[in-house]
Amino acid sequence: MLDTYLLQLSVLFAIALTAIYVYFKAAFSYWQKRGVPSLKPKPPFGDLGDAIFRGKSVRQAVTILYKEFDGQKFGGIYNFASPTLLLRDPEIMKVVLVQDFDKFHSRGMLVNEERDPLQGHLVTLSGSKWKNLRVKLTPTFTSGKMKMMFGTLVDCGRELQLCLEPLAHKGETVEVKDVLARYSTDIIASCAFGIQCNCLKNPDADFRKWGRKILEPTLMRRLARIVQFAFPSLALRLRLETPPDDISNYFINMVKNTVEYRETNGVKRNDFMDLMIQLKNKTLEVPEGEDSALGNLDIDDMKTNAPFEITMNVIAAQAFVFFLAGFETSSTTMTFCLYELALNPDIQERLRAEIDTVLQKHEGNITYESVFEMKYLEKVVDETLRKYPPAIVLTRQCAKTTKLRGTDVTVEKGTKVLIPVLALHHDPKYYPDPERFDPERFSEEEKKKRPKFSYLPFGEGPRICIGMRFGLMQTKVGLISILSKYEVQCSEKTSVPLEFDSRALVLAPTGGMWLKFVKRCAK
Ligand code: HEM
Repeated sequence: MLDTYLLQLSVLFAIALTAIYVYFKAAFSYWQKRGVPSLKPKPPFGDLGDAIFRGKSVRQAVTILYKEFDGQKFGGIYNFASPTLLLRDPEIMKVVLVQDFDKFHSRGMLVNEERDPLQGHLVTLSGSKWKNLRVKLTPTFTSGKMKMMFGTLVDCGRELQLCLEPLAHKGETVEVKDVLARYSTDIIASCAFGIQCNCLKNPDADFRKWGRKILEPTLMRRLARIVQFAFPSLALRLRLETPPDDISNYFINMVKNTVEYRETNGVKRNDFMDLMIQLKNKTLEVPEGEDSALGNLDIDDMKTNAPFEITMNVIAAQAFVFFLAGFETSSTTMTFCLYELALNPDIQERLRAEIDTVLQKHEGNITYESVFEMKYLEKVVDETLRKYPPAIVLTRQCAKTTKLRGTDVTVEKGTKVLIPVLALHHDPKYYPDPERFDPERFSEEEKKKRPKFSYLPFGEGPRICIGMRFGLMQTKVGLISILSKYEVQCSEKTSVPLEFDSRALVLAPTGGMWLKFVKRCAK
């Protein structure tokens, strides 16, 4: 009796193993059948297993895989069993991001905005819902609006100088990433929500607490991101990417209170919230052709083509994503820039000399125009974003089966396409000696030598970062504020070389960034 039972069990086990083997063998032949170079995937993780077991994130895994396809224009990888196309050639990146955008307009993120209202924002949406919102939100970041918000940036820059003063005086080593996150949180809270949150003065202010909580790099978040990348439908069902209820309630209530207060008291501030209120009340008409990159865009997506109402929840979701996308990206850019300046005192000196000269011309004030006069600063920031792009991989999903221009490959609907920005920015083919921090790579002559799509810190095409100008401006004002008053130096606590935190959403140093500030003598 027992023998028969064991025999049956063994047969079942053998059948299950054979079925799994046959399934993965068939799945892993997908790219080979299409003539796309591939590697040696192993069940069940496909090509991601090695990196995941070595404690890397999915995005870091993609960076490693880029090197494996050296000499190829693209490679076919397996995200578990699911075929994913990894691009290496800037010309093909241009096809996906710009020329055939109508087939690659989605990031492949699944959300249920009815159930999780804060998730229905510009980063996650696709199709005509995304297009509709993007057209409406584009006027938030025009140069006219940027000029209006500039005063807030300068005020926050002054607070930043004051915040560093006692730390410099005591000669303390500072965890600079947190200080800079407080600076950019103050800016975004004021410009997007119209709220003075004073995080620089009070590190435990509400806004900063929530910012820390949402982006806290935990092991659970890392696992959630792996599931989200590999099995988006499962992640959606399990609500893995949904912000916890306390965060959702805080943001939704805050936006509701702000909107109601402004409407009741007739408050006008010419900021993001104002624009959203006008869109909600239909007192602002945004012509369809407002953004030339979007006006004629034909997205084949009838299902979501219904008129898109701007409700209180839609406002809250956009404010939430501006907050999320706005503070961490800019503060890590400033963080990495200060790190490189501490390691390269000659570059720091040259930059400071430029800042001093330009500010003198503007009577010691940081003005909107003065920032554009600082050409070396621009190169330093560009080089920082080359070496440390906060978003290390761009993702698109094919919405309609298409033959990829300039290749023989047909990309099927539903296939994910990855653009490994960090790896591209470190490819010696475009950036010789890529670990060297060299702002001169961004001189006009050097830029002309490279293909345009070999530099993608803000993405490209109609889905390029909507806050690019704003992010660059707050990064530059922060750096000018610091460098005009302080010298930045490494200390014994500074990690050289840096390690990157595999649990973080954007590129971030493990254990924070520890630097020393020395006050400059008054001239
Ligand atoms: C140095 C600062 C920043 C960097 C490096 C950065 C980078 C990026 C990147 C790489 C993307 C994806 C683009 C693509 O898929 O092609 C993106 C999208 C986005 N960013 Fe930024 N960003 C920065 C600052 C900001 C700021 C300040 C805001 C808002 C206030 C913002 C809001 C957004 C939004 C809403 C999207 C989604 C756009 C869409 O899908 O239409 N970002 N950003």
